[in-house]
Amino acid sequence: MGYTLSDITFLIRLLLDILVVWGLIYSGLRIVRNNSRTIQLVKGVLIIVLVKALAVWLGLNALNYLIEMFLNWGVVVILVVFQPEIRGMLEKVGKTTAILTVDVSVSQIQQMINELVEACSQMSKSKTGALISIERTQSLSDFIRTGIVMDSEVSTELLGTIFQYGTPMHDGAVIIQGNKIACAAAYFPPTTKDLPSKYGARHRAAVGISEITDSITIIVSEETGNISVAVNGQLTQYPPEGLQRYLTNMLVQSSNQNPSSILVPMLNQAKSMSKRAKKQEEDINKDERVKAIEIVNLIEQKKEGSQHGISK
Ligand SMILES: Nc1ncnc2c1ncn2[C@@H]1O[C@H](COP(=O)(O)OP(=O)(O)OP(=O)(O)O)[C@@H](O)[C@H]1O
Repeated sequence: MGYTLSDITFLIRLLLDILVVWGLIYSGLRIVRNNSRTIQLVKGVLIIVLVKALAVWLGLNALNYLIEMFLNWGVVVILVVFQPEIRGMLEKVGKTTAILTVDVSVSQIQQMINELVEACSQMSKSKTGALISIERTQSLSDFIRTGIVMDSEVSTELLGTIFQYGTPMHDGAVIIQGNKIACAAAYFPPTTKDLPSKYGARHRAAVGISEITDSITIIVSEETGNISVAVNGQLTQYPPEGLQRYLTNMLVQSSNQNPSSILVPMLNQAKSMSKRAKKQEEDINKDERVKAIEIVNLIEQKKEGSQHGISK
């Protein structure tokens, strides 16, 4: 019983179809899960669909007509309101194998990390508040435009000067692209999650930007001097050595593993999305030198009140 060429072609097409759809659903769910705005949107859509089904079932024609009108215009409203999320999603396609949007050498990234960690360590000791976001595969250009545009190599002294209390640029966030400070005093859309009361506007802004982009955002608390990192809507507190290791794992090692390519087929896209996220997580968990002091599980926080998980 042999298979013909058309059977094999059909099978390949079927597999490809399933993979692509799976990739789309997977990335859609990740975006929804990591962003409180999209969670609200999905809840809203589900309620409307439910009401529409009820209206059809009960024969409420006027209500049904109204919902249909709302759904038609709703698409336009969603496109406008969720423009940053949609843009981020589209930018992700074809860019997942590159770890940074900017072309910089490994030694330049390592040097940037050293300067950045030293700056955070000094600001932590002096309790100088800071908010620093590192661009990865998704562009932060929209946020750079909200701040004071710069183009200076990352240095401990420059970061210390920017965040010095009372200086004109200390308010807002610094954005790093490659090994350069692209801007200071940038504004990030704050998260709408219920963070514990000890976290204020700076931490809200950090979690907010991490929900809509794949950036790594470092916060130095003015109140406690603690250093935290916001990634994927999650806050983790690190000592300076842990931060150094974490950034090296995320930016240097990943860029060695994933040489950038110009054309990324859809198949790679689907494969790399799950593998890369898992691998990075595993690498970091395996690495004893990355010792997070505290992982703040913000989703559970919302459900269970003011508890948070401690990682050892
Ligand atoms: N949306 C935002 N985008 C960028 N920066 C912001 C934003 N909101 C607040 N900030 C920065 O955070 C500072 C205020 O931080 P606030 O004390 O409220 O936060 P916090 O999370 O409690 O941090 P800390 O532990 O340092 O006190 C502002 O002066 C400003 O520099």
